[in-house]
Amino acid sequence: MTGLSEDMEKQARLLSSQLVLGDRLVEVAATRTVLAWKGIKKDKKSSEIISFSKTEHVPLCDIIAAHKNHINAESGRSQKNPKRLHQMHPHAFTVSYVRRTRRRRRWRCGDVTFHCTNQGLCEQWIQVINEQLSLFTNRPRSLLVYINPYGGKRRGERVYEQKVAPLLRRACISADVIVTERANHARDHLISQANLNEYDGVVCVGGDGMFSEILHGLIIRTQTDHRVDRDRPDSELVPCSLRVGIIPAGSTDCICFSTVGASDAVTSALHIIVGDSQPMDVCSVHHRDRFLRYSVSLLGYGFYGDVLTDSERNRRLGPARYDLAGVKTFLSHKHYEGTISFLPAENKGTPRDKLRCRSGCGACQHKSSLKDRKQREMSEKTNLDKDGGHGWRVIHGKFIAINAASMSCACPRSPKGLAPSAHLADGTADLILVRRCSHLDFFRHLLRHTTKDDQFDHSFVEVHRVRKFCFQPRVCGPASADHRSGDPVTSCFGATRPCPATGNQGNGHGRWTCDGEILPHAAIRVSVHGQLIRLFARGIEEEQRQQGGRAPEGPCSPRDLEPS
Ligand SMILES: CCCCCCCCCCCCC/C=C/[C@@H](O)[C@H](CO)NC(=O)CCCCCCCCCCCCCCC
Ligand SMILES: Nc1ncnc2c1ncn2[C@@H]1O[C@H](COP(=O)(O)OP(=O)(O)OP(=O)(O)O)[C@@H](O)[C@H]1O
Ligand SMILES: [Ca+2]
Repeated sequence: MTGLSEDMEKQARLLSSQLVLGDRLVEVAATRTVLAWKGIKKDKKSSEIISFSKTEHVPLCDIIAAHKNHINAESGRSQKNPKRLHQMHPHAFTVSYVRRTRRRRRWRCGDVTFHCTNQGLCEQWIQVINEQLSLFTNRPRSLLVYINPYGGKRRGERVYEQKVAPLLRRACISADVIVTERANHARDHLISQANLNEYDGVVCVGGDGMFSEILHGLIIRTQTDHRVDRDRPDSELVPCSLRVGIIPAGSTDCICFSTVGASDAVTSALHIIVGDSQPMDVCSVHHRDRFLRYSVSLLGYGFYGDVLTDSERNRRLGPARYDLAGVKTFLSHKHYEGTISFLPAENKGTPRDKLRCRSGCGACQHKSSLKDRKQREMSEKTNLDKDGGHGWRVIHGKFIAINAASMSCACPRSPKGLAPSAHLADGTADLILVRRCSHLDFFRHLLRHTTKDDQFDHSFVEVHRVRKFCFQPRVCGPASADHRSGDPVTSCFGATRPCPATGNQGNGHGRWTCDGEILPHAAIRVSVHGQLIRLFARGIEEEQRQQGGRAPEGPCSPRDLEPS
């Protein structure tokens, strides 16, 4: 034996044989975890087979599929493959695998083709590899795909057909595709029509707004199936069983970027194919005893609420609408008065610590059990703190922006995000309060979203890690009796007085944007539901660095035959 590698020698080989790769004779071996090969040749003097190159390998979990090649005797011959070698190895199979590129966290499909002496051996290789892949029960076999043809730059359908569908076919994953015909088509279909038992996952081709439709469809369907009352703010929500894949084709694509580390259709498709799973927190938003919406990215009052409201008027501008609205809103420099009450998350780190949420994040590993959650609620009720509010803290003030992010909200506009240390699945959100400040100071704060500087390091910014919060805009006239009582829950959701001028509470105040949708009420109550949904993603991977500071090309740099 030529000794492929020490590790491989320790594992039982499922199959090994001498094959041809390009112009080299290689010894190839498959175990339950890896496919490896090494160049070999015959020693002229002793006629023994000796190895002459380093072992290359692909972990089986990175393999997409193995397929037979249909070789035309003349044209199929590789130029590098000498005639004699080729004649002796006329059958071939190709192994497609995930290749990490040097461009930040982007994945591509790499192909490596082996030539065999006979058809039986070729088929045996294909069978062994595909049999092992079928043991990966985390991989989806059947998907329900929704495409928003109008998201972002209106490229959703093209992106799916050209970049995603061929990869799914190669991985033998079936897909039922629905191109949406109106807003909320996907949500309504998931709630009342889709036969979800037929699928292993749902794929959304579009932006954050489209993802929000899928999120609402799945959560509402799951709660209805389990008879959970969504209108009760304290209802324990049932996690959704189907995972969601996001093929980015929107304007911000913040959810894809924050969970995959790139905004790239091929990378997302490959995360779906290998069956990644990333749990994610979801915030439920209520007004009094009425459910409003769910949020996974940005709940923003004041600045971002105004940006979104203004940007909706210019939808036809595509992604540029946010920049235009951003500049206009910045120049208007408004602030809003209100009371924010929140329940701090204990022992969960802080929004300013340096612990970033990355693949396999320790802070997101622990999902609190029902017992833990009940105990916590009991202690919330018994522990009175200095604010006298059952563990709640109350802050009254004038704010330019109030932002709550249950994940970092990293996106190409702001690579570290609005809340750089927020975690995807720790059951908390980072609450960012930007108090009234000068135009220049607010500009400095915004600018730091695009640099490495700490955007929270300003006297007018404060941040808290929270499990729940509520907001009450300042109502017309003096503060209500409930407000003055200091009981945050009553003051947020009890008898707040309608504005006598408009008769309508919330009018004339700032607005909340909830993952890009404008909420109809300013007084809201928000709870974080830990790990309510799972994505086909693995969180942002730490950049692998080799000597010289470059990321490795692939699992093992095998010959890559597909252009990226
Ligand atoms: C000076 C440069 C400042 C750049 C500041 C960039 C901060 C970007 C933070 C982005 C956070 C995105 C969170 C994602 C939320 C999504 O669920 C939602 C739905 O798609 N998208 C937005 O809300 C879309 C939100 C898009 C917001 C764009 C805001 C642009 C602000 C521009 C301010 C310019 C000031 C210029 C002064 C001359
Ligand atoms: N066929 C359709 N016609 C009109 N609107 C649709 C259709 N399908 C989906 N939508 C709506 O389009 C809105 C925007 O879509 P999407 O999120 O895909 O793109 P975007 O707004 O450009 O990107 P982002 O949300 O990342 O900023 C969503 O809120 C969705 O409800
Ligand atoms: Ca979180």
